[in-house]
Amino acid sequence: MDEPTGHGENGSVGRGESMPSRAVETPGSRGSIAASVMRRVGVRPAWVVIGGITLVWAIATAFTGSQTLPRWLRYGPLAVSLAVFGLPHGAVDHLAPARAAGRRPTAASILAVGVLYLVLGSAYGLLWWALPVASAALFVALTWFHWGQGDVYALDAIGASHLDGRGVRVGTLLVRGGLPMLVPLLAHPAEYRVVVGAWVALFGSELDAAWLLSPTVRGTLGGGFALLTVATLLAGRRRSGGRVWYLDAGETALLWGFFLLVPPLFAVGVYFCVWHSLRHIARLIAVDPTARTTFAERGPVPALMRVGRDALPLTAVAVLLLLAIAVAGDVALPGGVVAADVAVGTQTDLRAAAALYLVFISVLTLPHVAIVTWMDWAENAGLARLVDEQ
Ligand SMILES: CC1=C(/C=C/C(C)=C/C=C/C(C)=C/C=O)C(C)(C)CCC1
Ligand SMILES: [Fe+2]
Repeated sequence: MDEPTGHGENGSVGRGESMPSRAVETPGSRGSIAASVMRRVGVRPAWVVIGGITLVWAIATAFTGSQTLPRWLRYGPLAVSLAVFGLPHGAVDHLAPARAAGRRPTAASILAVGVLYLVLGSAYGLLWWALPVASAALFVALTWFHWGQGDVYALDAIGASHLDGRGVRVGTLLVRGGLPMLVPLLAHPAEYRVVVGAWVALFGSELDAAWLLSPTVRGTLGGGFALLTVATLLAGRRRSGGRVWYLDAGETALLWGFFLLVPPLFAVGVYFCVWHSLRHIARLIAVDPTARTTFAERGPVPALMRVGRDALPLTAVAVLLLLAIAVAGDVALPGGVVAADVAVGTQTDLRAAAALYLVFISVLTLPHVAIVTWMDWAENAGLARLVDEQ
């Protein structure tokens, strides 16, 4: 199908075009549709799911006193993310950068993304073999940045006016990324350690992170992060305490509660699907002229289907690649615990399977973050907006 380009469209925001630094908000423009997509696809469903789970969990634990989830439920969201929103949100990376710049993807632009994935992905894969513990730390740091970057983009898209200063913008990125990456450590250190330990165990290493789990270190980290949260929100309010500021403060409080209360593997899995990925998918709808028109004319579900169609081929390739690695890894990995044991389905084996999936995601995440950072630059969004202000 012939795809219209974003060029010349009302409110198109590609960097190469003569645009002011913010999208023009006329009815039906890319900016106003982007805001509506972000609210209906990125924000509302996330609130319903994360808010609902937090509430149900708080009530259930208060009544039963039990803090544990059945195993199938603990690993459930991660398994779902293989096909729904999670893995697919990155499987449009071959088309998204060109669209973010207001251009139609070409063979050359798709090839460039492929080469980037090959180079950065294999470099990170090798790093896991050479330095597993440092690679694990890098993965958490990278996700911290990337999930923070995604939330800053979403807040901008719905019209935030309190994120214009350098301190508030960088602070918001650090707070939003730290909620899923740091807060689980504060309340659930043992599970955190087991999850990260399983990543490095795939490469025959052991995680010696007792210091990180000590109450003093966690207390200091938690106190510091709580201070950063409050200081960033107050600084934002001083700039502009409009409706989006209230949404920002509400989301921050909700996520603090969610990650403090809900067991980490389940919580991070749910967040990955319905928070981070859906917000990125809302962005994908907004930058694709066809999906944008579909959304404006027929609503969110057909627009989601359009992105799903774009994501399908590379999601399938990624899942097949993961399966191939699992099967080969059973022979090659020092632990030797992956594929055959998954079939048996014991606790350790599910843990190893989840670890393999997360390490696989990490390898895809490095090029994915490069692409999204480039998209931020092309759309004059995220931290790139600060560079422009200099
Ligand atoms: C599961 C889990 C963790 C880390 C998950 C990570 C790092 C996921 C990254 C996913 C990405 C980057 C997806 C793509 O956007 C923690 C917090 C270490 C401990 C608690 C459970
Ligand atoms: Fe992402």
